[in-house]
This record gives sequence, C-alpha cells and structure tokens, in this order.
Amino acid sequence: MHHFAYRDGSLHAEGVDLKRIAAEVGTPVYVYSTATIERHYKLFETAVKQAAPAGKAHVFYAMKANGNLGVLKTLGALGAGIDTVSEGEVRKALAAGIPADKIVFSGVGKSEQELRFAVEAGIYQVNIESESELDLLSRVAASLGRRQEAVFRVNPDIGAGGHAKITTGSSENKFGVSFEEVGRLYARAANLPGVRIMGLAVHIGSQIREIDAFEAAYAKMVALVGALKGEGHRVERLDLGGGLGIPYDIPKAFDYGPSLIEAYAQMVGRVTKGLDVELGFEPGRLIVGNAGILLTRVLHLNPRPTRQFLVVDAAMNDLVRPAMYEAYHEIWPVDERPADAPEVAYDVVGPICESGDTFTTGRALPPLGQGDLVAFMTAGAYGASMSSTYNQRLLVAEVLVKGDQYAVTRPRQSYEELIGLDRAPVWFA
Ligand SMILES: Cc1ncc(COP(=O)(O)O)c(C=O)c1O
Ligand SMILES: N[C@@H](CCCC[NH3+])C(=O)O
Repeated sequence: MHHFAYRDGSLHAEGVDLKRIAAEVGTPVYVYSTATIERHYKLFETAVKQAAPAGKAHVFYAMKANGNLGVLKTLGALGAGIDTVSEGEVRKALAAGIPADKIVFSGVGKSEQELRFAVEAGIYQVNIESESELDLLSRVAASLGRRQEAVFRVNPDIGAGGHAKITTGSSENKFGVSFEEVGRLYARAANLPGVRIMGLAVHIGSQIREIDAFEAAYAKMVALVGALKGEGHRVERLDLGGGLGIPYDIPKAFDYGPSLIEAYAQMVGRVTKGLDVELGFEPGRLIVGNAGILLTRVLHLNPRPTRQFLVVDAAMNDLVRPAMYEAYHEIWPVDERPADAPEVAYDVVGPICESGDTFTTGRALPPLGQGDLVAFMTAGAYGASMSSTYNQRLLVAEVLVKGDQYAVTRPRQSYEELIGLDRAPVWFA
C-alpha cells in the first residue's frame, strides 16, 4: 500500500496536495511519503523477526535504493540498520545518525581507503566479496589495531531478478566468492590478524517476485552453514540480502498488503528452522519503491502523423529506469479525471537529446495539456539515487511528506554547483 491518493480532485501525498509542492518547490521533484516508508519497514521487520530462529533478525536497509537524508532519518528512528556500498554511503549513514554498529558494508570493489574509513568508524560488518579483499581488510584493520567482524558473500549460482542487468547471484555475475572456495577462505582467515569471520551473506538479484528463487539460494546457504560448522568454523550470522520485488503495475487503489512479505518470511522461517544463527536482511526497493513519486509538468505536446509526443520536464537523467531496464512506471495525472474520460495514446518523453529518453510509448492516458502535472509512480527506489546531470540538467529537489507537512530534504542543485567555475584549469585564469 502507499499513501498517494486523490482527494478533492487532486493527487495528494498523505495530506499534502502535489499541486502545492509543484508550485512551492518547482518541478521536476521527487516526493516521498513517511507513512509508506514506515509501513513497509515495520511490516518487513515484524515478519522476518517472527520467522527467524529465536527471533534473531537484523534489517539493514539498502541505501543505494534511496539515500535521501530524510528517508534515512525516518528509517533510523525505527531502529533500522543500513547496508552500504561505498565510503560515501557509510558517511551518509553516520551523518543520518545511524549508529556505526548497525552498518554493513557490501560491494565487489572496496578500496583500501574505504575499508580504513569503515573499520575506523567501527561498523558492524564487512561483507567480503573476494580473497583479495579478505587480505586487504585484514591488513588495513590490523594496521589500526583492530579485528573487523566480517562475513563472506557467497555467489550461490542462482540468479534472479526483474531484468538481466539486476541479476547478481549467477556464477556469471561478478558478485561474491564461489561456493567451493568458502571453506578454504574460512581456514585462511582464521590465521589473519585483522578479521573475524562471523558467517555468510548472499544476495541473488533485485525485483524478485518469485519466492522459489530465494528459497533455492537460501537452502544452499543453510547447507553451507551446516558444512562449515561441521568443519569447526564459526558461523553465527547469515545475511540473506535484499531483492524482494514490488508491484509496478498497480491499480489506482492498490494494496499489495503483507502477502508477498509474509510468504517470503514464512519461507525464510521454514528454510532456516533450528539453525543457530542471527539472520540479516538488506531490503531496498521493498521499503522505498512505492513510497516515492517523480512529479513532473507537461512542457509541450507534439502531435505527429503517427505519434503523440508528450514532452515533460523530467528526463532520463532524473529517472533512468525506463531507459536502462525498459522499466514500467504508472503515470497518474495530478488532476483527477473521470474514470470514463477519453484516452489518448502518448509517447511520454523528456527533454534530453537522446531517443532513449522515453518513459513510455503508446501509453493510454487522459488528454493532457501544457502545464498539466503528472506523477511517475513507484519512483522511490533507484530514482533520485541513480540520477545524473547529463545535458547539464540540475539534480532535482527531493521532498519528504509527513501528514499535512512536507520538508525539502534535498534542495534542487544550484547552477553554481553544477558549473563549478572555480574548477576551471588555472591556465585559463
Ligand atoms: C548486496 C545488496 N544488498 C541489497 C540490495 C538491495 O536490493 P533491493 O533493492 O532489490 O532490495 C542490493 C541491490 O540489488 C545489493 O546488491
Ligand atoms: N537499479 C536497479 C536495481 C539494482 C539493484 C542494485 N543491486 C533498478 O532500478 O531496478
């Protein structure tokens, strides 16, 4: 469920009219709902805690989905941990007030500097993805007089996900160490001064709506936990990653309710039953996807013999998912239209000089005119966080709504910052 709905003829985010936000902040603008973020986080956390052996489960929200400071603070207030993949994300989590001992650091290419920063900050866990990283982490931590707790991210050779570009668990993908190697790496790590291996991690992909794919990978992990324990290794943690998908093709009053989350949690409970480990989870999209929209204004209509182009002020630099993954986002007009309104098939495009800057083709929408506002729905995950300044377009503002109020949690970028005049080469001074 989300908290974007029509009220008095106009689309609202909780109690705030999107027209008001457009007028006061400008467009394009990302709008997030506190209530939706809180609802999804609590649903997920409750379900996995109930399912986990002895109730031991930790949720580390994957910041890459949406790193807005207001979003992070909202989750931090609920006690969430954070899954990070760069020094910038570790820094941002700390800046949002997330305690270091609730931060996990994942990623295939952590640099020495990034590891040093994370170890010094005292983070909870590093998810090691290669033997080379194991050595580097141990060296860095030992030089700081520390022993960093860590897990091995295992590539289970079971990939899944909404698109080939977001599958991570196949052996063809770059992520993790291979199954066969874990035992040897565990044994090696035992002799390294700077690491303490606490267990395993797995993450098979993103936008996964089939529980079976998770189950197959998790069952392999549980078997591996047993085998490693049999060899006398310490396996106290099992991080099951993120990847649970959400509906993008929502009916206007949709409620996907707790069903998929519950089915997932029940499966986790079944597969890990009796296992003496603490579980970890790294959901991203599930928490924030339906909690955000991208609000945009129609700039021009360009009717051509074969196509009706609707040019909006948002572009692929603001929301790259349709261009990158052929992703589908619903488009809702902010002014409510009667259910029986006539429809026009529009190609909705942005201003960028690429044909790929197309959000959708032939989409049936009520007739729209210059200046009308529309919302790209389900844009809370991998929307603003993947945006760029291509075509020298400013990064857009982000707004967090809570009840009847809203806050600009990231202002629109300034042209001064974009242009960076002070960075011109000295020889042009
Ligand atoms: C290691 C890791 N954890 C968590 C996530 C979050 O994934 P999702 O947003 O699909 O839950 C990702 C991205 O797929 C990831 O790579
Ligand atoms: N960026 C992707 C998800 C990738 C998940 C990151 N591991 C998307 O928008 O669907």
